[in-house]
Amino acid sequence: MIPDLSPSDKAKLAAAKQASLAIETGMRVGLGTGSTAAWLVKCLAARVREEGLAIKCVPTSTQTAELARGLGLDVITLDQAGTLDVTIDGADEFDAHLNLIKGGGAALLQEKIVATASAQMIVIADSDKEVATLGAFALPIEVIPFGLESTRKQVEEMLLAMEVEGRETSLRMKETAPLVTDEGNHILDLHLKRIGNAPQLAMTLNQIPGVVENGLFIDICDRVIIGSGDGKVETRDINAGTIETDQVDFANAENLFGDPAP
Ligand SMILES: O=C(CO)[C@H](O)[C@H](O)COP(=O)(O)O
Repeated sequence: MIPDLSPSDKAKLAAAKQASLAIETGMRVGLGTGSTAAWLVKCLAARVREEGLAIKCVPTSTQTAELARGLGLDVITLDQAGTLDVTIDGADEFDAHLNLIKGGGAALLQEKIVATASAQMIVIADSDKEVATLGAFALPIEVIPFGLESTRKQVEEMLLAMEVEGRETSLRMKETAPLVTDEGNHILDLHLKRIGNAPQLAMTLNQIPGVVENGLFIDICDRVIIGSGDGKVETRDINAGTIETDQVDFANAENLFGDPAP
């Protein structure tokens, strides 16, 4: 029994636990950021403690690094790891092609660097994250502080020519100041409603000099694991073209308790 857990947290835990079972001793694993990824970190830490799983982990944010270290995971840098066997991360949206919007937790830059340095990327999510067309979730882009307003203007001008429905932008704030990412940059959220051509938008945004990276993950994710509150999980593999279902056992989940959200 796992009391005091919302259906949404159970769904995240189910996806995270299923993903954690794909990890074997000797692997170098990229750890995503966010509330779903935090469950993954807890599941991996439990396997390390209970089964002696020996892995090296590369976190995608200060937040995840602190959580992973605190739970006893062996944390190394991406440069120490070189390449990774797999990265497991959450997402804000995914579509039928497993293209993603990420960056709701402002960690999109490290997340994309780590995911693209991995042989495989697995996204863990609940079914609310699935969309027919990307764009209802505001698309985050990481921009350097220098010339911020000029960059913003260039982004807005560029959006006029793109296949999107909305064109508003907002600077993400933390309390009363612009949010500062782990790399010392800011986040502009693009309220696009519907992105017609996500690959083209991703490429075009990155041509603006002040834009460091955008939250569209195109052709990066290999597999999505969708969790439900009752422990059911569905795994979709875009390369194999397979869909598998399974049931996660929440037994012994008590030792994962604590604050799941970073
Ligand atoms: O991209 C991210 C952080 O930058 C997260 O993976 C995304 O925001 C999903 O977070 P959560 O699992 O809390 O819903």
